[in-house]
Amino acid sequence: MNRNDTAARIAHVFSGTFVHSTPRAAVEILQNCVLGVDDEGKIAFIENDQDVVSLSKIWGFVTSDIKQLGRYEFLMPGMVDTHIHASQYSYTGTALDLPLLEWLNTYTFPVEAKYKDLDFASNVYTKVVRRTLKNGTTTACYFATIHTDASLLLGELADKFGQRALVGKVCMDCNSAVPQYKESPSECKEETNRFIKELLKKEYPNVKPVVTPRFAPSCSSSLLSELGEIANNNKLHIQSHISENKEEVELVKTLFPGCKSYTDVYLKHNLLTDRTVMAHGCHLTDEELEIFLETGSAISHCPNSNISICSGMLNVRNVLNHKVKLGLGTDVAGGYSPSMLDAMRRTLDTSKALTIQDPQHKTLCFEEVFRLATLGGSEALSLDDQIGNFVVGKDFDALRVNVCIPDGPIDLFPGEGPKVILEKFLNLGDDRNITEVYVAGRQVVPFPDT
Ligand SMILES: Nc1nc2[nH]cnc2c(=O)[nH]1
Ligand SMILES: [Zn+2]
Repeated sequence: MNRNDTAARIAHVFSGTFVHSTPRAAVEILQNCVLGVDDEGKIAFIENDQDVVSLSKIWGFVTSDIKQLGRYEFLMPGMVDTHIHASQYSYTGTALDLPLLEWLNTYTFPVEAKYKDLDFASNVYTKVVRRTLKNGTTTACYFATIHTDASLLLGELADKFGQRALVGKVCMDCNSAVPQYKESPSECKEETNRFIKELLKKEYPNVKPVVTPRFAPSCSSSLLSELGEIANNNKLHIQSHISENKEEVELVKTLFPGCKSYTDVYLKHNLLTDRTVMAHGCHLTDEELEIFLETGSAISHCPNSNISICSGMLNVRNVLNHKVKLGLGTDVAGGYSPSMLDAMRRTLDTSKALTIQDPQHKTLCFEEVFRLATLGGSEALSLDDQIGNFVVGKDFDALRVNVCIPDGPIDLFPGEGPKVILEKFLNLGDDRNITEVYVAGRQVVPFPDT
């Protein structure tokens, strides 16, 4: 409860129940607590509310400014979507009748080609940022398209609406099915460098570039090497896809015959670092998971997409047993829901399906899935020193949840305590229950214009 003289001033104080994860506890419920946020958006203190008077003197706030949470309200950390294609948002909820490689050629590439048109891009990107923020995604790791200017616009919109984001201009120099949707290798390198330079020049506090080779089948070996070098020279994040479906894994074997596995392709091109997040990984072997552990690379589990386009079922328990970092992703539009609440539910469904197949499988519980959507996501993006839970010094990325809103989706009954209330929210709640969203201390939902 110390405050040094140079400390920032207090911008918000909340009092009530706080729910978050720690490395030791999948769910920790802190009741009768007060949490202070300084004017730099960082958590200044989190203490028992009995100490509120002395806290107010130490930190110089007035107790009448405290935001008191109601009996059926709590604050939780913002959710981290570790894999979402902003550019596919326009057809979310449709086009789920083909397996991955045909799905890409038939639906995805023709739509992504449209982002040359900045008006089209502006409309879709505005909608996806607003929709995900409203649903509690405080951090999103986005794929855009091959178009640099539209990708920069996505960064601008995330900053404008106040979402924390990693934004990737997609890189691909191979596309025989839809040849108009690719770049030449030199264009790809030049445009990636321009994208990184221009996005960093904007100095958005919470929006950064991520180097984004689409996936091995879309990239030549020389492009993959080039991108590995760019990312490592600039200490940037890297994102891609890996071992999503079996046909793709076979294709990669034929395209990269000198590599031992799909993971080896990325390893050999210096794309596996402790700032790498690879989506899916349904068909990775234990040997490949060991490479993930050694390199510090993470997996984004995208269960809605894995089922919707019949890719496979990732055994999350096995990944966690291998101590590989793992977060959850919506993978819009392979996944049909932009909501991280859905990603949590689908994670539980897949885990239960694995238990049906093998009763020895240790099913995930809702507490573990809550951790994956918050702290796990922050670890997967190597942002856990900054976000993921309520720890003094971290940025205040948080959701105010009210499970008891009029005409809402949740009914409560006598005797239900905070753990049951959390479980009901995770299984039954929706954006109506997320009444306020904060990113780095700034209230971003409700939107200023509504
Ligand atoms: N789900 C999914 N997998 C991919 N693999 C390469 N590109 C994509 C994509 O856009 N979506
Ligand atoms: Zn994807």
